[in-house]
Amino acid sequence: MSSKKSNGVVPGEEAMPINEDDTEYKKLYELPTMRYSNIVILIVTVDTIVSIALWVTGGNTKYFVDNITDFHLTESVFDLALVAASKMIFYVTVLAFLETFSFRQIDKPYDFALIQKIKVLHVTLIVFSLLVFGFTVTKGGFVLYKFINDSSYTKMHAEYNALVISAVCFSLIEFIASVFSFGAMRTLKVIRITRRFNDQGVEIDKEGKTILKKVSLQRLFLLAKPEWGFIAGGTIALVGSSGSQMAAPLFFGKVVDAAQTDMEQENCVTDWPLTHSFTECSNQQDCGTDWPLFYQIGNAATLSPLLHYNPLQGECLGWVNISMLVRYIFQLVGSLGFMFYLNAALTGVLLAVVPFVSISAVRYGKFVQKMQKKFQDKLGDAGTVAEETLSSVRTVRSFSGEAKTVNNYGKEINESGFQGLIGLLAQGAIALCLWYGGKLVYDEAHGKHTGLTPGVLTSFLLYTLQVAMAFALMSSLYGDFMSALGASTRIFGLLERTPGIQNENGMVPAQLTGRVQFKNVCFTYPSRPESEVLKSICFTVEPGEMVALVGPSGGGKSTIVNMIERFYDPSEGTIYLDDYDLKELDPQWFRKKISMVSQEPTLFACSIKENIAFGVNADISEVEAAAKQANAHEFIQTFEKGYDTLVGERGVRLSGGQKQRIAIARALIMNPKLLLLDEATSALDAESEHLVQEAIDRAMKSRTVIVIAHRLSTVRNASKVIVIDKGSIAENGTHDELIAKGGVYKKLVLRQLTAGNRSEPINDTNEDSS
Ligand SMILES: Nc1ncnc2c1ncn2[C@@H]1O[C@H](COP(=O)(O)OP(=O)(O)OP(=O)(O)O)[C@@H](O)[C@H]1O
Repeated sequence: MSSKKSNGVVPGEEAMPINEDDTEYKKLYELPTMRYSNIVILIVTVDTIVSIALWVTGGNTKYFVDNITDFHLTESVFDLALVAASKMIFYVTVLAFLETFSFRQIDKPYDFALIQKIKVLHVTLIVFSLLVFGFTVTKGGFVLYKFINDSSYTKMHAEYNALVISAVCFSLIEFIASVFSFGAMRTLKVIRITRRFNDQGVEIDKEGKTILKKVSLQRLFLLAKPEWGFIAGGTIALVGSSGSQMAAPLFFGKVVDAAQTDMEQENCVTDWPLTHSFTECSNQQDCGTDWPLFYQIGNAATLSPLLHYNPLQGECLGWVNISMLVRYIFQLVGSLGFMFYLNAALTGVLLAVVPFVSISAVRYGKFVQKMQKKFQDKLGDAGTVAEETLSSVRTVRSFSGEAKTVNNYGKEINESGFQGLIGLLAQGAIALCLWYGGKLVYDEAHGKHTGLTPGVLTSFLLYTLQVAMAFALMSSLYGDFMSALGASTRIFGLLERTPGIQNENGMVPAQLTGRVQFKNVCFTYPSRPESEVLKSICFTVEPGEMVALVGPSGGGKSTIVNMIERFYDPSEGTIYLDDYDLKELDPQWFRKKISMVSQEPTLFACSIKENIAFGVNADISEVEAAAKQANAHEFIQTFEKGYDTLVGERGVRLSGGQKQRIAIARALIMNPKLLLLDEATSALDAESEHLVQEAIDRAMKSRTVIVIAHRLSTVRNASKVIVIDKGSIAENGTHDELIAKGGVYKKLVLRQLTAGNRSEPINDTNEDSS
């Protein structure tokens, strides 16, 4: 790993030396996807696709061939298609270099050779786009001139007209974009994202947390491998249903045309033209009757993976969303295809104005949003202003302030007017399409062959609507989709994490006596590496002994208990169970020999019986025996459903004392060699406390017990008391020995005795024992 990486880079720090290697550079920085060069490349790509589609779809073969062999500026558009294709290659190449050099220059502000290269690229970009714009405008001008003045001019038909219009629009946008390239490249410094790495070379965020690798779509789809059969079937049906749905506007258009013809020819309004034509064209298309069927199959098959829905994996919503996304993509692409098929010229014009409409829509949307907020803010002030103005009308008059007041008002109006102009542009773009469509229909009706009948225009407008709807719905689904991807990143991150402590494999000794030994155990929680929680802990618990851990809160008692369960491994030292290093034993095996009862036990949302028998396969008589030992049997009997009573989420339907007794029964049924106990400090009523205590006392018999003790009675009975303070063993001995010693332990006990309450916890939370 390079030293640069391991040091990490803080955004906004001094420029760092970067070597010439671009791959190294890319490891250190990245750029957001939505940025100048990508947006320009997207626009140029759309431009190229539209241009080539219009060129290819326009005219018959001869015309198409003549266009190349017999090139003429005002009659051929082959040049425009060629320019569009070369433009794409040019922009992709130049922008890639420009961005790389400008990116590198941020950290090399005095590299004059680099600056020179960047300047040349900027100038080339602007000159090239200006030349293209000049060329398209000139060509457009000539064509328009011919169109207006030469009545015999027929060579350039509708698709090619559309191509000229689209070429002028796009080249204007691209020219404007190229002028902004200087500014855009300067923003790279602000928008670049600095990547940071830790000492292991793993990428981290500002707070030092590991950044999870992005989940690829491929990986997400692989998750659904078991459902592939259904998905394939669903997709086929989906394509069928979307396809037939997409054919609908085509039929509607035909109905419109057929209705007109029939009515004109037969002069009959009440005849059956609509029904007839609809059936006829349905039959002609050969899929009309299949359409609803396909649609239903599609829906059914799309839903079929739901039958295999696995609630744990939460696939259901994801699949419905994906199927909708696929449907909308089909709808979008298919409708555009149909639109080109119906009238490529009109589609071309429509696509050419899309950038204008989008930009206007975004600006208009922002404007509306801003105005709405302003409106709300101003509404509050309005009353005051109105009142002030009216009541102060004399003051305004006396200072001749009318002009100023009106001027202020006028400024607002001007701003609105400017924004309105943008809105007008959007409306204008749509009007242009309608005008052009109408003109083509008119031409068709008056002998010129444009191929656009009223029916075709109807279909076309319906398709436009479908495209718009698919686009709008897709963008909202895209958000869901991305958040699903984001969520799966987290899930995959968790799945990828290999646990430091494997849950299986290891030694399985024939028997266990229950002896525990800590030898120089040191421990630091990985999430808090700066503070050592346990410092060289040494103690031994002999089989059958009851050892009490006491001490101030945060001293490390629970940590010790958790380490016996091997939830964590010591950073230094060894923990022995009998004579075996805990690390060598099979965790699944030794955890069955250890039972733990915590202060606030976790119960599962199932029946009492299932909770008690959680760790073993036990029959009801064994469950009852354990419950009796734990003083739980009686209260369970009082429930209507007895052992089948459901305890609710985390046992919410039981009282604190009842939960503890069930947890004790759950520990006892395992017949553990070693019992780990965290005595409850929570206040129980006297009766409950007595029952719990009795159960605990019974549970402690004939096994090794390590108890985090909070009660004097417990420590008195303990064979040994270990006082843990600030991660170390402060004192160690029997109750009497420690009292005699007069140290930390005595202080803890005295506090309790002076409080005059035997049941008060002896581990004071705020105690500073030092
Ligand atoms: N998962 C964890 N990650 C980081 N630090 C932890 C974690 N669990 C506990 N600690 C810290 O370790 C120290 C010892 O905590 P521990 O819970 O072992 O103390 P305790 O003596 O059992 O306290 P109490 O009597 O209040 O339960 C505390 O400073 C605590 O903040």
